[in-house]
Amino acid sequence: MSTPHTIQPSYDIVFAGGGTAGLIVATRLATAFPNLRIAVLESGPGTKGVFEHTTPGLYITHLAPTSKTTQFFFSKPSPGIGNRDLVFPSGMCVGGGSSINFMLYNRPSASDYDDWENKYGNKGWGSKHIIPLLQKAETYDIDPTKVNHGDSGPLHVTYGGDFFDIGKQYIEVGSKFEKDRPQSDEGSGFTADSINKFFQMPKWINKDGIRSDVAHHYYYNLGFKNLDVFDGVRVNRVIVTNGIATGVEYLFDKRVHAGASQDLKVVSASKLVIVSAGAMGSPLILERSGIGRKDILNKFKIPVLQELPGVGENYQDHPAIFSPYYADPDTKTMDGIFRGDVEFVAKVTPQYQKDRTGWLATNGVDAICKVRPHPDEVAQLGPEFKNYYDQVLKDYPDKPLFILMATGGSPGDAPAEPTKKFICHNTFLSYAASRGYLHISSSDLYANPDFDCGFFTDPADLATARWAYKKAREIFRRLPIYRGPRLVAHPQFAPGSPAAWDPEEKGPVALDAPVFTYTKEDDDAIDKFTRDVVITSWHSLGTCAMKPRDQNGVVDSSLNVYGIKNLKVADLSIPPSNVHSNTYATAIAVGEKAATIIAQELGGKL
Ligand SMILES: Cc1cc2nc3c(=O)[nH]c(=O)nc-3n(C[C@H](O)[C@H](O)[C@H](O)COP(=O)(O)OP(=O)(O)OC[C@H]3O[C@@H](n4cnc5c(N)ncnc54)[C@H](O)[C@@H]3O)c2cc1C
Repeated sequence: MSTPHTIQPSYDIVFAGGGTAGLIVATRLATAFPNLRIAVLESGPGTKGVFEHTTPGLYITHLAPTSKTTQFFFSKPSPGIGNRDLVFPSGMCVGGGSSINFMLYNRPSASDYDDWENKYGNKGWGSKHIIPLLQKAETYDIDPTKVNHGDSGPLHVTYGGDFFDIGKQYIEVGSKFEKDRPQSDEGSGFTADSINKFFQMPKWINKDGIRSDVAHHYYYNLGFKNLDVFDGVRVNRVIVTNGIATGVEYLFDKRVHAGASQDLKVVSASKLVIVSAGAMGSPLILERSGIGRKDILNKFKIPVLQELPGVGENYQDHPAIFSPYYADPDTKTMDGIFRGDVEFVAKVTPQYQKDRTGWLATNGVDAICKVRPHPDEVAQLGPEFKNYYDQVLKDYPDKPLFILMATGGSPGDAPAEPTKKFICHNTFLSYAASRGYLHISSSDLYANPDFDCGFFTDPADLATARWAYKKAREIFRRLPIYRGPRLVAHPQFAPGSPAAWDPEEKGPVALDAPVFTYTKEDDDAIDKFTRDVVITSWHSLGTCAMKPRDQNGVVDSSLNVYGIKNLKVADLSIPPSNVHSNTYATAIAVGEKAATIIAQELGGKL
């Protein structure tokens, strides 16, 4: 049996998980406190210089079923997801999600973080505290002087190395077709000015066409003497002695180190254990440690060290719906890469090697609008939506209802019709009302959890998805490159219904062409389609929520697990409520904030 790493018996701080937030905390602390000895145990492989991680255009390769850099979780079948076993991929490598994600740069509303502070009592987590931390983390190469952006942080933001037709046309046509939704050069400014605007999508891609991930920009680029990051090391549980976390139990992950012993070993932490295994990993580690819902721990005969019924509850994501259309054959799209066409990749590689532009220097998602219904549109969403609107959106003008993005290419459809080009609208719900849960299902460390994503258990969410589909479809059929819908991947309207596609529609309609109208049956067809095709946005969060203990909170506002000393959680399991946007920015915010809190507790500062 091989022993992949020699891990010292004891460190000052031990991290369970070396993903986005965890690596930020570890590296910030290692820099500020050179005498602190830190170990990060990461279950996935290392990523240093690996072409598939650093090259933006290859992001889709991490979602291949054979991928070793992604962990695939499955939600159990339920009516809300068309009774399917739905897959939820999650980063599993040094750098976590930051090293495999789609690199879309999208930041939340100020009110999202203010909710954490004001509604859940987390002093220091409001937007006025968090925005400066996000500025510190980024260099906004697009225009570093822009308000609320950063000019010297480790992570870089550009528009990527290309701008496909789909992006240009979506911004142009969308802003003309939609009433009071103009073009803008800012969509992530945190304020209401970023809402209901069509804008070019920034990306976490450096000027030299390299992915801006945490692994290469916080860790691999700085030679640390006091920080050991061990790949392929999976944490089973936190060891708690007399109410104090004293270390963790781990084994070598067999998916990374095939043939390694599966015996459990222990590493001690003299000051702190930080669980940073992400929204899908952290609640499972806490439960295996005896921290969580009593009935679940009892079921697996795990001694209850701390009863915290919120562990694994409050699961949230942004349910996403992708709808493909055919594009003019001359359109530049990512389909060749999405299909895994080796010849196509070989053909486009020289351009990337030459000047870091083209297909490999982008992700193909080039335009976006964060849609919020105007007051005169609210009634269009129907009666199920009214309460939701009053509670979630009405008083927060900086909150959108959903995100409408446009992609050159369709990952799900390109393999099915290899001779075609696609454009695709991807919609995700910003604040889905539905909630899910995730708990241990077995004592097997590698087992899929008992996971229910909860999508579309609340009718307000279906109303949102329905309205979003109707809007997106009208914009797309007006784009000059549009060549008709890929019908099998759209709602199945009854022939002759007012919403049915004209089979002869193989090209764009006029800007002022009549819009579709919908019967109750048409709306039902959209709802069925929504349930049948919804997927994750890969934005899981909320499963160890930072809330008061009597509201099912798991950690306090200093990220301490209630009732246990020297144990914190720092990752996207801690948000008590959702943010409207893609979640990399918020994972960075959690990492930077956690580092600040811990540095203060250690008697220093960053
Ligand atoms: C496919 C995909 C595409 C995405 N696209 C975008 C995008 O375009 N833009 C955007 O803003 N956001 C995107 N995101 C979301 C964003 O990347 C994540 O929300 C963010 O990275 C989560 O950070 P985290 O620190 O909470 O967890 P992670 O970064 O997932 O880190 C958790 C780490 O813990 C490790 N771990 C888990 N269990 C254990 C264990 N038992 N022992 C040891 N280690 C463990 C995991 O392997 C992982 O590396 C995407 C995510 C994915 C998965």
